[in-house]
Formats: sequence, C-alpha cells, structure tokens
Amino acid sequence: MNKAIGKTGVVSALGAMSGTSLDGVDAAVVRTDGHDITGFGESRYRAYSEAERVVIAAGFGKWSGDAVTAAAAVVEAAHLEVLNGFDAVDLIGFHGQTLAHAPRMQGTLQVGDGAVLAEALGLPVVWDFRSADVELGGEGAPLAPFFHHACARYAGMTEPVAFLNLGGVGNLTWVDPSCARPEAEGALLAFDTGPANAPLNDLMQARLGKAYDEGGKLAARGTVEQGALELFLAEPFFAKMPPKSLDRNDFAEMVALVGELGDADAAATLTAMCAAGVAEAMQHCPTPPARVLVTGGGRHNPVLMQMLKVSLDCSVVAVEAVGLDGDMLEAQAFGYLAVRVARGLPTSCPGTTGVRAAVGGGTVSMPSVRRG
Ligand SMILES: Nc1ncnc2c1ncn2[C@@H]1O[C@H](COP(=O)(O)OP(=O)(O)OP(=O)(O)O)[C@@H](O)[C@H]1O
Ligand SMILES: CC(=O)N[C@H]1[C@@H]2OC[C@@H](O2)[C@@H](O)[C@@H]1O[C@H](C)C(=O)O
Repeated sequence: MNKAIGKTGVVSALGAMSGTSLDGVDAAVVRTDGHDITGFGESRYRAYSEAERVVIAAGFGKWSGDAVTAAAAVVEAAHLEVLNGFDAVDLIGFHGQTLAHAPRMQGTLQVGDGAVLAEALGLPVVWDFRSADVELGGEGAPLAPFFHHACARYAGMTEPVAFLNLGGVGNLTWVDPSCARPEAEGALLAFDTGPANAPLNDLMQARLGKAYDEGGKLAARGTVEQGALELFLAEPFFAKMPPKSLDRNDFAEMVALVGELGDADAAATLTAMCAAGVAEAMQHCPTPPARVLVTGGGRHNPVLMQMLKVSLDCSVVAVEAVGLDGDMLEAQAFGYLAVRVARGLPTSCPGTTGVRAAVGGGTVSMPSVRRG
C-alpha cells in the first residue's frame, strides 16, 4: 500500500496512454477508490508530430539500443507537456509506449521512465503495468478489462456485455457485471482480437501519405477481396484459444496481402479484416452479450462499424451510448489501475491475461518533493 494514497477513500487519478496507433497521448482523470468509479474529470489529447511519430516508430520491435532510447525521450517529453497543469490530482497512471511485445519470449517493453515523470511533475507515478503479469506467465495484455468491469457497474449494467477497443490492435472484454469483483471466476474474459487500425494506417501512410482513412471514405469506395480475407483468417492466431495478445506489427504483412489491389479495394479489405477478427473473437464469449460497446478510434470509422453490425449477432454501439468517453477510456483505465496498484489490488487475472493467479503489476515512483 502506498502511503501517499492511503488505503481507502476516493482519489483523483490522472491516467495517460500512448497507444499502438501512434496518434498521440491521451490523458484523463478518473475518480475512484480502486473498486468503484465515482466520476470522470478533465481530459486532454496531445498529438504526436510527424517527426515524433517517425522517431517512435523506429523503435517498434526493438528491445534496446539507440532507437529505443530516442523513442523513450520523445514519449517522456510529450507526456510531460500534456500532464502538466491538471488540477487536484492525487497520482498518475503512466502506461508509456509499447515498443515490443513478445510475452513468451523477450517479454514486453513500454518506454518512458515513470520515475522521471514523478520527479518532474511532483506526483506519485505508477508505471510498468505489464511486466509482473508476464513474469507470472500472463500475456501482459489486455489490462483495461478490470476497468471495463468497473465501467459496466458504473453504467448500471447487470447483464453480460462486451467492450471492444479498436485502436491499432483490437481487444475484446466480455464482462459479467453481476460479479462484484473483477478477479472472481467467471467475471471477465478478455483477449486481443487481431489487428484493428494499424495495417490500414500503414497502408494509408505508405500509399497516400495520410495517417488514417478518415471516416472510412477510401474503404467505402472499395470492394473487399475475399481471397485475401480468407488468407488472413487462416492465420494461426485465430485458431488459438484465449488468452492471447498481439504486438502492433504482428500482422504488418497484411498490407502485403493487399499489395496488388487498388487503394480503395485494399482499404476496404483491411477494414474487413479487422471486423472479421472481431467476429471470430465473439465465438469465445462465455455467453452472447446483449451488446458490444465499441471504444477507441475505430468507432469513428462508419465503414468499420457497419461491417461489425453486419457480422455480429448482437447490437453494436459506441460506448457513448452508456455515457462513457470512447476517446479517453484507455487513459482513464490506467488512472483506475494506478489506484489499484497503489492500494495493492490485482490488475489482471487468469480470465484477462492467462496469468496463473490474480496479480497487481506496476511500479510506484514517488517524487522527492510533492506538488500541491
Ligand atoms: N474519424 C476517423 N475515421 C476513421 N478512423 C479513425 C478516425 N479517428 C480515429 N480513427 C482511427 O483510430 C486510430 C486511433 O485509435 P486509438 O486512439 O483508439 O488508438 P490507440 O489508443 O493508439 O491504439 P491501441 O488501443 O491499440 O493502443 C487512428 O489511428 C485511426 O486509425
Ligand atoms: C502490449 C500492449 O501494449 N498491448 C495493447 C495493444 O493495444 C490494444 C491491445 O494491444 C491491448 O492488448 C493493449 O492495450 C490495451 C490498452 C490494454 O492493455 O487493455
């Protein structure tokens, strides 16, 4: 237990996330006692510049060396910029930027030093959320599911529901909100669904110099190439039972699968691959959820949302339908998890990462001089 946060009572946690799509840093405040959410606060977004994106992307897939050091410096500087100036915050949950993720081999690497941020911001910083889970045999991801459980209860749900995050990579959380504790057996099943926006973003960058297919406009003009889609679904990842997680670039070769296609058909096919991965994933849900609540940038893509509506046997809506903010959910998640770490509560369990037993990851770094 961390003295600065105490054992009980509601605190304001500022979470920060730099996701695999590399668009920028999200930062948002959540109020919680580590179990229940009592409210949400201010949020901010700080986009990466093209130059920053290039430096971070050069570190993808690397575990050490100059490219990793340079990426870490960019990540830290961008976070310092966005995290400065939030009012009345008790602690920070800093996810950092995943550069490489191979849980059964080298491990998992999120860059950005939480101790540096703690010193500069004058606040306790919780960071390195994934390593402990990996060390205990877990996938180290996804970690948002404990937060999704709290969100479902905050939104007053009682029936099983699924959260679908569509960032660079997709991940699905099936939640039974009637279970009071997220680590209880049967409360959660979570895993990565496959690539979401990352291959499409890569195609847009390589062919058109654009960061993403805004509004799905390019995909809307194309036709899905069924042969490429079948090859995609034949990937061993889809036959694997959960738990399972992905590195951002595990499916980078999908862009080559659509290499012969025109721009619009290639975009339509990569968009369909994301939806098809989710449809495969739904088969693993312990019971069919009444609805899928979509979060992350992919919910802004109407072509992708339409494909999901056609291929899933339940209602598919953006998380805003239950009063949540789909652009900030991951940042809020790491604020929430930070409070759990500081209070010695678990942040993952066998149903979310395949870890042997419920475990709380994370390092707490205290500043030598506390702000405020
Ligand atoms: N208006 C839009 N139209 C189409 N796609 C969009 C739109 N807005 C965002 N996106 C997609 O969503 C992506 C950003 O999603 P998000 O911020 O959820 O990703 P992330 O948090 O970086 O990823 P991850 O969840 O994998 O860590 C963009 O890169 C883009 O592909
Ligand atoms: C290793 C890593 O950073 N994984 C991310 C990534 O982005 C989406 C998906 O793959 C998910 O597993 C995870 O992020 C979310 C926030 C999570 O841990 O729940």
